[in-house]
Amino acid sequence: MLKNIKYPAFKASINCSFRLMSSVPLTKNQKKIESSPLTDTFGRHHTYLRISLTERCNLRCQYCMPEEGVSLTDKSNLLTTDEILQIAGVFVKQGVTKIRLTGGEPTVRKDLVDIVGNLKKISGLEIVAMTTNGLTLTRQLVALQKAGLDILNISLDTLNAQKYEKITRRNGWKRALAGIDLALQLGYDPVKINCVLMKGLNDEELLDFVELTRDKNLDVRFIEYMPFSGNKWNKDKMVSYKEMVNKIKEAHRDFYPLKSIPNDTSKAWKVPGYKGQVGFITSMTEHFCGSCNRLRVTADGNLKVCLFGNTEISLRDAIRSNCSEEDLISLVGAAVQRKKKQHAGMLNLSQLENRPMILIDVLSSPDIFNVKDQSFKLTPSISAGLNFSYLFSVSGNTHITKRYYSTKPILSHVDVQGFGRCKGDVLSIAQISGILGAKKTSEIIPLCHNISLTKVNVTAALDVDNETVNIFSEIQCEGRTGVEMEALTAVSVAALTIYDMCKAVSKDITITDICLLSKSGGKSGDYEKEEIKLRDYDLRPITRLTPYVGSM
Ligand SMILES: Nc1nc2c(ncn2[C@@H]2O[C@H](COP(=O)(O)OP(=O)(O)OP(=O)(O)O)[C@@H](O)[C@H]2O)c(=O)[nH]1
Ligand SMILES: C[S@@+](CC[C@H](N)C(=O)[O-])C[C@H]1O[C@@H](n2cnc3c(N)ncnc32)[C@H](O)[C@@H]1O
Ligand code: SF4
Ligand code: SF4
Repeated sequence: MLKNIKYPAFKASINCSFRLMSSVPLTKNQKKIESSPLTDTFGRHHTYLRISLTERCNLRCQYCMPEEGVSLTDKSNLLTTDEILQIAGVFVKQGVTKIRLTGGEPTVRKDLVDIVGNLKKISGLEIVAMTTNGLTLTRQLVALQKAGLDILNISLDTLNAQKYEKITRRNGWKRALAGIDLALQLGYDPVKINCVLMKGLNDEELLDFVELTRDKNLDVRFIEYMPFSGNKWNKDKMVSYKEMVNKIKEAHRDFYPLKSIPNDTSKAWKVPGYKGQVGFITSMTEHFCGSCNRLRVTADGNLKVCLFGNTEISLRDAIRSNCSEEDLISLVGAAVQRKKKQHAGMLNLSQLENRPMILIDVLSSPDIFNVKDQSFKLTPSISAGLNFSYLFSVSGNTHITKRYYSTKPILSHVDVQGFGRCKGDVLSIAQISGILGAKKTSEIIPLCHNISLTKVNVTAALDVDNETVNIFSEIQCEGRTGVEMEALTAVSVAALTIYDMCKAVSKDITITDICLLSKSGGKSGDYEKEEIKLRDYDLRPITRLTPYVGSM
C-alpha cells in the first residue's frame, strides 16, 4: 500500500509541512519553472507580458501624461507587426501564457485586429487581453472579439461628461460609455473598469462607481494614483486603499473582501447582492511585488522588467541585428535576473524621476540611464568563465548624471539621435554587442574561420566596490577548433561599446587585461590561467549578479 502513496501525500499525512517543503522532490514542471529564463532571483516566474502597441493616444489624461504631451518615437523605431509577433512567440515559448495589449492607446494602432488574430495563433498563449480608454470600441470591438480578444479592461475616471473633459483634456465620455455597454453586450465577463481616484477631482464619485456594480457585471477597480514625471503627483492627491474601503463601508456596512487571486494586481471586494464587484489596485500603499508575474515590452521594443524600474534592454535592436532566438532569450533572462524585489516605496517613488505612464507602457522618452549623480572610478579587474573565458577591465574616473528629456544628453548613443535611438542600460547594450562581435569574428580577423557557435554568453557587470566593469565571455562550439578568438572578440567589442557609450562623460577610461582564462578542446588542448586570483573578483554568472542600478 505504502508503495503507491505519492511522496508528498505521505509527508503531508504526518503533518510535517516544513519537512514536506524541503524534502519533496521538485516535479518536472517546478524544475522547468525554476530554471526558466523568466524566473527571477526571488523565484517569481513571469507568465504575463504587457506589450505596448503605440505611444499615441486620443486622450491626454492628467495623471498619465504631461499637459504638453510627449515626443513620439520615429515610426521606423517602433516595433512592426511581425516583430511584435516574433517577440510574443519567444516569450510564450519561455512560459508566458497571458499577453495584454496596451499603450498609449492600443486601439489607435491600425493593425490591432491583425495583431490580436495572430497572437491567438501562438500555441501556448492562453489569454490575449487589452486595456483601452474605450473611445473606439463601438467601431472595433466586434472585429476584435472575432479575432480572439479574450479580456477587456476599460479606463473611465468619471461619470460626469464635463469632468471627463477636465481629466482627459479631450471629449469622448459618451463614446467611452458606449464602448463599455457594447463590451457587456458582447459578453465580456466581467468588463473591468479602471478608475484612478484623485482627491478634489473625482473622489466624490467613489460611491457612484460602486453603484455601477449593482446591476452590471462590471469589476470596477479603483487605482491608487501613482507618481510619474510630469503628472504632478502629490501624496495629498492620492486616495489610499484604506480610505476608499472605509468610505464604502460607511455606505455599505456589509462590503466584504473576496478571496484573493494569485498574481492579481487588484484586491477584490463586493457589496452583497450586487452583480459586479469592486477592486483596489494598491500599488502605492500595499504593493503586490511579491507575487509579480509581469514583464513589459514598450512600443519601441524595450523590455522593462518592472513598472518602476529603469533598466531596459532593446529587443528591437537585438532582433534587427539578426540575433538568434537563443541569444534573445539570454538577453531577456539576464534582464529578468536583475529585477528587484519590489519597488522603492511610495515616498521614494515620488522622489524618483520616472517616465509618464504613457511612456512607461510605451517608453518613448529619450532618456536611458537611471544613473543618478553617481561618481565612480573604473579600475582594473577580472572575470572568468567555464570554457573559453576572457577578462577585461577599465580604469579611470567618470561621472554620469541622469537626464530626463534632456535636449543635450550627457551620454552619447543613448539619446534621441544617437545609436539608432538605441535604448537600454549600457551593460545590456554591451552584452548584445559582445554577442554580435563573437559571431562576426571571421569577418574582422584575417584567416579566422566562420565557426558555428553553439553558445555565446557575454556578461558585463558593474562592480561598484571596485569601481570597475567586468566583462566575461564564454563560448562553445561543436567541433575540433578552438574559439578563443571569438571569445576575445566578444569581450573586446563589449568593452569598446562601453567606452563608446561613456566617452561623452569621460575619455579617461582604460580597457585592460583582456586575456584567456581557460579553454578546453581545440588542437592545442586545455588551458587554465594560473596567476589570476579568481576569487578576488566577482565571477558569478550574469544570472547571479546583483542588480546594479540600485547600487548606483
Ligand atoms: N505596481 C504595478 N502596477 C501595475 C502593473 N501593471 C498594471 N498595474 C496597475 O494596474 C492598473 C491597471 O492595469 P491594467 O492595464 O488594467 O492591467 P491589469 O491590472 O494587469 O489587468 P488584469 O489582467 O485584469 O489583472 C495600472 O493602471 C497600474 O496602476 C505592474 O506591473 N506593477
Ligand atoms: C497607460 S494606460 C494605457 C491603456 C489605455 N490608454 C487606457 O487608458 O486604458 C493603462 C492604465 O494606466 C492607468 N494609469 C495611467 N497613469 C496612471 C497613474 N499615474 N496612476 C495610476 N494609474 C495610471 C490608466 O488609468 C489605465 O488604466
Ligand atoms: S491613461 Fe490611457 S487614455 Fe489616458 S492619456 Fe494615458 S494612455 Fe491615453
Ligand atoms: S512595481 Fe515592479 S515588481 Fe512591483 S508589481 Fe509592479 S512591475 Fe512588479
